[in-house]
Amino acid sequence: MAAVRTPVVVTDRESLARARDRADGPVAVVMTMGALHEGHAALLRQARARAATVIATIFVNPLQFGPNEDFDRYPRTLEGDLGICAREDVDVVFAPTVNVMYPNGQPNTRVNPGPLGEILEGASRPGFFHGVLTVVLKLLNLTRPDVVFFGEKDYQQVALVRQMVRDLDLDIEVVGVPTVREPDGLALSSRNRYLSEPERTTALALAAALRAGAEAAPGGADAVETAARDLLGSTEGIDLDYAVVTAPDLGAAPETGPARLLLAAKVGTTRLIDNGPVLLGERNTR
Ligand SMILES: Nc1ncnc2c1ncn2[C@@H]1O[C@H](COP(=O)(O)OP(=O)(O)OP(=O)(O)O)[C@@H](O)[C@H]1O
Ligand SMILES: CC(C)(CO)[C@@H](O)C(=O)[O-]
Ligand code: BAL
Repeated sequence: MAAVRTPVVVTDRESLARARDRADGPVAVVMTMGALHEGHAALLRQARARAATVIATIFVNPLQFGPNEDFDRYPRTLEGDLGICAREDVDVVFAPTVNVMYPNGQPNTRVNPGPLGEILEGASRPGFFHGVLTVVLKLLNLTRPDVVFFGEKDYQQVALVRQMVRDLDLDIEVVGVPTVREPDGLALSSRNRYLSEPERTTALALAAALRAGAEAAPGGADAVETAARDLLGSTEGIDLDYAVVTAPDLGAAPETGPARLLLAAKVGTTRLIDNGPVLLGERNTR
């Protein structure tokens, strides 16, 4: 077995700047909120395969949490996270405090995600993507990567990061990584830790809805949405937020061809999201 190398852990800007100045290029960054799992590990592995230096960031960003959301309760498991980073051969972990990231309190200047940030997750979590893009831009400025990796589990987030990189002329490659799932289909997510055993079983309905949607796809976008909503609506313990078919770039769903089914639902008090590809067929009536 290869020796596990401990990453350099930095918590302040000056130490990060020193570690970054010493880094060999190209530099890859994986941003996380911690409570790391095999989904994060997949991002770290792709980063390792692409770059001489891998930087992971661990920061639970208050700016992207609504007043009634789970900021205080969000799992903080730094020791275990560092074990995963060591296993995945991460070079540098940046784990700042809120005060390090926001020394002047909540920033007045925020990245506006535009209309794409107001639909789906943005409609259910007002201000969410302003908070996400603001911290992503700050972390990009602090870590100065050549390439960044984001998970497709948070499909709209990757689309918005790509949009920001394009719109603001950031010279950074954005790589989307396919969703890592449990063998039974549940998408890995830090918030899965909130689920009781029965709730975890209930949560399998999201993956089942993606399968039902994909099977209904020859009938078109309406048929996909109906199949997913019927399945989720008839599952006890699921409170459906949305089941929506869009184009792969999150524009209006096409008549036929590749599209995306995006889901959000609450299982008990835990809000989960998932998405998957659907191939819309000729029987589309939309
Ligand atoms: N199952 C997964 N497969 C691939 N990437 C993932 C998966 N889960 C999370 N990621 C990615 O890891 C990065 C960090 O995400 P984050 O730390 O918020 O974890 P998370 O599991 O999505 O947490 P939460 O449950 O709070 O949404 C994001 O780019 C996210 O898309
Ligand atoms: C990109 C991110 C680290 C910004 O806080 C977060 O939204 C996440 O973990 O997906
Ligand atoms: N995984 C995206 C971050 C969030 O839900 O707050």
